[in-house]
Amino acid sequence: MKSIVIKCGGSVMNELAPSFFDSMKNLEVAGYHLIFVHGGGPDINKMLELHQVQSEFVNGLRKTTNEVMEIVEMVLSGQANRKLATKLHHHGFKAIGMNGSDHGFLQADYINEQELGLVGEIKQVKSEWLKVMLDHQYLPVITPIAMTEKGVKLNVNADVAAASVAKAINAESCIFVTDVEGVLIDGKRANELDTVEIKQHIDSGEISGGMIPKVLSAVSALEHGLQSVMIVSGKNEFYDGSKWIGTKIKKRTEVLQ
Ligand SMILES: Nc1ncnc2c1ncn2[C@@H]1O[C@H](COP(=O)(O)OP(=O)(O)O)[C@@H](O)[C@H]1O
Ligand SMILES: CC(=O)N[C@@H](CCC(=O)OP(=O)(O)O)C(=O)O
Repeated sequence: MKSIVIKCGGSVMNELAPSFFDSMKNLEVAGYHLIFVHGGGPDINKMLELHQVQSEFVNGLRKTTNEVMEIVEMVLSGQANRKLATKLHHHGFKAIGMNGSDHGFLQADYINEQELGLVGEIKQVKSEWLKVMLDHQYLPVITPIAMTEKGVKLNVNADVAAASVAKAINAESCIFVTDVEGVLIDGKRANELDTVEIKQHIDSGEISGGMIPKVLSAVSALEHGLQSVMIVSGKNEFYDGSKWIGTKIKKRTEVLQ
């Protein structure tokens, strides 16, 4: 089964273009099963502000107290997942929303409870559910909330969750959909970057903020056997049936002298 995991960032979820959905149809025509993992960072920020709850980011991850977690879950499961599943349905996809925490589908451990609170890294994905859905041509739309062995719900960065799902189901590719046309270097889209160049651009500060978890998740997915990873815009077409538009992240193969 050829499958692709598509991570849709909160930055662009509310402004996905019709040509974005056409690209998804092109992927289905090319024989791919699609799985969505979504974010919702900007909407979480707005809701936290509305409720006057403070939160801060540590290395790109939201420090998550119990109070913050209630709002994270309300926004991700209650709004973002619903909005995206409905939008996909309107565009003709058989989208089914799923919470990562349901039946321990995404199993996680704390990254550092002291420093980050209820923030997880995924240890295991119960992928048999996904396979059943994909066999019946459904399109799963997954919320990045995971559960510990003891049943505690944890907030997971959506880029990291998407890469974990892609690795677990041996997807061919993982596509990060965001609000820019790819990774910008000197203000212009790089069509290709390898894993070594990625690390250099992070060190130089050219790649920063929300792009860091994306490219690091891309590198990790490639190191775990994915064939390709793309970073594309949700505001445009990203696949016309033969050619991709965005930044392709690839493994460095040759040894530098
Ligand atoms: N080199 C870069 N190229 C493109 N975007 C970058 C780069 N460095 C930092 N960014 C920032 O990363 C953002 C995308 O990450 P983020 O806001 O977390 O989006 P999402 O919600 O889609 O995950 C871009 O809008 C941009 O501001
Ligand atoms: C731990 C952590 O940082 N979780 C993220 C989950 C949502 C997310 O990743 O959304 P985007 O993809 O839109 O950034 C958060 O609370 O914002």
